[in-house]
Amino acid sequence: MLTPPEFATFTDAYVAVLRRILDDPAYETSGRGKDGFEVPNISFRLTDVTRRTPFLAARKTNIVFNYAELLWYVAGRSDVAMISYYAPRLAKLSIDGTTLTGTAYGPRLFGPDGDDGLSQFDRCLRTLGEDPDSKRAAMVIMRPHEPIGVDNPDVACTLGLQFMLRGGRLHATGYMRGNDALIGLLCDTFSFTMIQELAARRLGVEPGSYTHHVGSMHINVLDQEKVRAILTEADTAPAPPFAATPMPGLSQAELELLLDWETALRTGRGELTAETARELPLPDFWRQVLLLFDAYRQIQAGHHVNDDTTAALTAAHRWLLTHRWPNRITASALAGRPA
Ligand SMILES: O=c1ccn([C@H]2C[C@H](O)[C@@H](COP(=O)(O)O)O2)c(=O)[nH]1
Repeated sequence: MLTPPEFATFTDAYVAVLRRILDDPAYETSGRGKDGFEVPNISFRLTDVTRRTPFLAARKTNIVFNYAELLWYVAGRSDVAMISYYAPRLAKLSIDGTTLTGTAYGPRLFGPDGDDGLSQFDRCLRTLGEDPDSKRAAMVIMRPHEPIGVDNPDVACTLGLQFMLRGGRLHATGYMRGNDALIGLLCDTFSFTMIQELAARRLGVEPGSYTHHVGSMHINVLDQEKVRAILTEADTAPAPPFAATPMPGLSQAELELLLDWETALRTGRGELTAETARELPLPDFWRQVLLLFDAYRQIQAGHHVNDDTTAALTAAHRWLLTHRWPNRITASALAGRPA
C-alpha cells in the first residue's frame, strides 16, 4: 500500500499510533538525554478533520491550550507570556525568556515574509485562487539555517504544511521531522487541521482530508504508563459520541476581538459572563473558546468554574474540562446545554 492508512477520527489514528509504538517500537533512543521508543516514518490520513479532539479520559486533553496555541499561531505571535500561561512547560524552551523560536510557527506561517508583504499562508491562498490545481501551496516552517545543535532547546519540529485543492475540497498535509506521539501529535494535528479549515473557509470550499507524515514518531519512556492507560481505555470504554462542530471561519476583526479578550482574561483585566459572551459579535464557535478561556481563568485563580459558565459550554467542552480539572467543575452545572 503506497498511501497512508485512513482513520475516521483523530482518536482512532492517535490510539493506533500509540499502540504501534508501545507494542512494537523499532528503536530505543536517548536523543538530548531523553529515553524514548521510536518508530520512524509513520503516516496516516484523517478523513474528517472536524473530528480532531480525542475524548479519552486518560489523556486529559487540554482543549484550552489547543485553542490558545491555535490563536497564538494565527496571530503570528512568538511571546512566551501568552503561551506559557496555558502550558508553563513551554517557558523552559525559550532562550531569552520572552520569545520562542522553533515552537512559534505563527510568525513563519502568518507573518509577512517576502517582498509582496504577504504571509506564506496568504500567498498559498492567492496561488490556489489563481491556479486551483497548484502543487505549490506549501508553507515551510523549519528553516535551513535554524541552529540544530544540542544547545538550542527549541528547534521547529514541523518541516512544512501543504494545501491541495482537489475534488472541490481543501486537503492538507503536515510534514514533521519529529513528533512526540503522546503530547505533540495531538496539539499539532489540532492546530494544523484548524489552519486547514481556516484556509478552506477563506477559499469558500469544504475541508478535505488531512495527511500527517512524521520522520521520527516517538514516546518518552517516562510516558509509557500514561500511554498504556490510554490504550486500556480505548479497548474497554467507547468514546462519548459528541458531534463535531465545523469552524465557521475567522475574520481579522474577530481574531482581534478574541485576542483582546484573551489578554484581558489572562492578565486579570476582565471577566466574561455567559451573558456578556452572548452579546459579543462572534460566531458561537468562537464564543465557546472565550468561555473556555474564562473557565481557565477561574481555575488558575484557584476557584471552581461558576455554574453559569459551565452551563453555557457545549457538552463536549464540559466533558473535556471535567476530565482535565475534575475538582473544578460543579456536578450540578453538568446538566447544561447539549452539544
Ligand atoms: O510541535 C511540536 C514541537 C515539539 N514536539 C516534540 C518532538 C520532540 O519530542 C521534542 C523536540 O525535541 P527535538 O526533536 O528538537 O530534540 O518536542 C512535537 O511533537 N511537536
